[in-house]
Amino acid sequence: MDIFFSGSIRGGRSDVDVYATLIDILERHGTVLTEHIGTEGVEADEAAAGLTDTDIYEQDLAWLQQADVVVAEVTTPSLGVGYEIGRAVARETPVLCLYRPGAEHELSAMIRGNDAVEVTEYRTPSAVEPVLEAFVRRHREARDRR
Ligand SMILES: O=c1[nH]c(=O)n([C@H]2C[C@H](O)[C@@H](COP(=O)(O)O)O2)cc1CO
Repeated sequence: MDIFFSGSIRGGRSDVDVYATLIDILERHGTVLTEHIGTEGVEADEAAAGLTDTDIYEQDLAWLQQADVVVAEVTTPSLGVGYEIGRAVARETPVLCLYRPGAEHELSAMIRGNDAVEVTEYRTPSAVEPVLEAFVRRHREARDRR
């Protein structure tokens, strides 16, 4: 299963360690196309590789098209994450959003109020592993039946 992991970059990097742990967990259940989101120096790495914002946008859209499922960590609000979720919903790609309650920002109604998006509240990455595993397995089985 190809998994598009989505997490804040320019929206703020305070959850980067959480993203890295979630990506490690997801790698046990499929292929994460966007491992770079859990890397501390992602923007410096992209700049060193000579990537423009257009390159980044086009690469991300290509990965989104390839993805069987999207897992988005939405505790830190991010324009890019919201955009990726909207594009995934439009393509009917299954989306699971992970949100830690008690955060500075309440989760957007555009996410929590959207029936096409699953939202799971959690406290620690290890506590949410069974949810991630079940989400990927359910959609793998659905894909294999098609
Ligand atoms: O440098 C980047 N690389 C990259 O892959 N993205 C994508 C992946 C993330 O899921 C999302 C983050 O958006 P934002 O930067 O608006 O927080 O956008 C976003 C940026 C910067 O906007």
